[in-house]
Amino acid sequence: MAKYDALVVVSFGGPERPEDVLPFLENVVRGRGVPRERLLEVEAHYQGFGGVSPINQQCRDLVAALEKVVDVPVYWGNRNWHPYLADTVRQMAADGVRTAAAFATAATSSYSSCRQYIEDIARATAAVPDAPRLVKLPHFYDHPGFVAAMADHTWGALAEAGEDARLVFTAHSVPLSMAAAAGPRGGAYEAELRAASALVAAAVGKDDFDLVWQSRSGPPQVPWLEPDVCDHLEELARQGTEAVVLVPIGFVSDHMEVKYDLDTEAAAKAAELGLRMARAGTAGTHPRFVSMIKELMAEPEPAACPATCCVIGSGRPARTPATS
Ligand SMILES: CC1=C(CCC(=O)O)c2cc3nc(cc4[nH]c(cc5[nH]c(cc1n2)c(C)c5CCC(=O)O)c(CCC(=O)O)c4C)C(CCC(=O)O)=C3C
Ligand SMILES: [Fe+2]
Repeated sequence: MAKYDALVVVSFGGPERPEDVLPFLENVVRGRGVPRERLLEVEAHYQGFGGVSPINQQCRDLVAALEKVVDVPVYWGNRNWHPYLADTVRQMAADGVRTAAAFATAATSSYSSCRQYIEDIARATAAVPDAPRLVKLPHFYDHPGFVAAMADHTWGALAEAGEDARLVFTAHSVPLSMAAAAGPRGGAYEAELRAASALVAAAVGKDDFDLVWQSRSGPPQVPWLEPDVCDHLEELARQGTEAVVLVPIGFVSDHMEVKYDLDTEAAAKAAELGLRMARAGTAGTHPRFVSMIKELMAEPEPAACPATCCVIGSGRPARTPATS
């Protein structure tokens, strides 16, 4: 059994004041070729919520829930906004932490959801003298705890939209070059999300479901995973579907990509199309999700990812985008 003397939640981060929104967004897209117009559009989404991203409070809630079940101190640090991971690691060093489990709030392989967190951890520990060793816990897209939490919330949404509602799983779109890179267990982003979706669908007694994409960013000439959730709702309406349940399988809390892109944008699209729609909650602080983290800490220490996994460009040639 692995021995950790602390747990640290490593997350994306988000602004909590209107004046922090643009600097946060600039951190997110630094060097990634996202057009300025896209950035300003996304800034407006955040300002529409008072300049406050829900993600930080959700991390605080997760930390509080974890403190009740694990028997070591629980810390929290982010990639893109305060509290930055390097500051957290500095505090951990000052507190005498030597080896900590690092739980990144993303379930799958891909540069954004895995490799970039590995880089965050490496950078933060390199920046701090006598930094503790951080051991990143494994991906959990198919873990029974994650699946049970998502299935529970999917039941809730089916009760709202009607048992006959079509299950539409969503995840963050990524460039095809990013989607192609294989993760530590050989699978890639889309395959892992499809596996997770199938497990959740089976848990609620459905064998048919869709997996579509949301929150596309980047320059228009670069191909990303398609179809977009709003286009897919149009297609479903055209085919006569009356009700849908959206299940944000690619996220672990109801943060801005969920609150805006699904609850605001996709909900407006569904209303326009006359589709009955309910959105399933994310894992958040569901007790099975929280206990999953404790279970992952009790497993033997996971091997570090090979240097090539989840690296953009390391995968097979990207498939051509679906045309519809
Ligand atoms: C796979 C994936 C996840 C899931 C895994 C994980 O959770 O890590 C995720 C999560 C999130 N993405 C988030 C926010 C943003 N993502 C952006 C941009 C991008 N995301 C990408 C991918 C992902 N993103 C990519 C390939 C880009 C293009 C730039 C680049 O190549 O890196 C941008 C820039 C503006 C824009 O949207 O264009 C923002 C603001 C928030 C915080 C929400 C909040 O504040 O509540 C969260 C949790
Ligand atoms: Fe993102």
